[in-house]
Amino acid sequence: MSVEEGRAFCALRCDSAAMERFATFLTMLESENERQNLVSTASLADAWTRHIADSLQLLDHVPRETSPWLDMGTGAGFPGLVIAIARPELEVILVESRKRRVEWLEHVCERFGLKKCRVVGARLEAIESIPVSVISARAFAPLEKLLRLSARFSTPTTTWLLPKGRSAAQELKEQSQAIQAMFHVEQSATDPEAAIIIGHGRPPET
Ligand SMILES: C[S@@+](CC[C@H](N)C(=O)[O-])C[C@H]1O[C@@H](n2cnc3c(N)ncnc32)[C@H](O)[C@@H]1O
Repeated sequence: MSVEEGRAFCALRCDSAAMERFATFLTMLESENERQNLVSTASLADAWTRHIADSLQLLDHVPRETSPWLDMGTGAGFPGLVIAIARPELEVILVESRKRRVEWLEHVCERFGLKKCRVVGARLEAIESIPVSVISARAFAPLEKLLRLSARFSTPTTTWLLPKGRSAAQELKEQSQAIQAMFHVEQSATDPEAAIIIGHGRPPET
């Protein structure tokens, strides 16, 4: 996807006000990336596709008003902060353990007045269980560990959206039959070499 194609992909999924917020966000990200290592420098040139569109595509997999949305290990903001910027009306919870990243996430939420986006600066293991409608995580942990840490936040109707790169199918294949029945793998719309593990419900044995 070219930069223009990436931007067009995003424009199909959010309104013009959100597109303006994303343009500002990318300027802020570039500048903050000089102070702390948020994303690889190489990915900045292609950030509309690699970060914004890659995150926004998750919206295609849930009904429009679905929330609360829990994003684990949000880092610089992907995918959870992007979802909150695109849809400020959704309740989004970002969990991130590194202090400077937490400060960055809080700063962006404040800059755009994202009142329904809550940044939780803690390890996921340490936070109280709350039932959520969507659980997302990109580059957070191998699938087995991810499910072990986060199953307690899920309900029988929770949607799981787990962008996984090339390892998606293999990681899922290594899980129990019950987990394999609950999840499936879909091709990423933004990266031909990546995929998303998608599921519904609460994993067994939790
Ligand atoms: C590889 S980065 C990915 C960041 C972002 N999701 C992305 O795709 O660009 C993983 C992030 O998860 C955070 N993290 C790792 N373990 C965590 C935990 N147990 N609880 C909360 N955050 C954690 C790290 O601090 C880091 O920012």
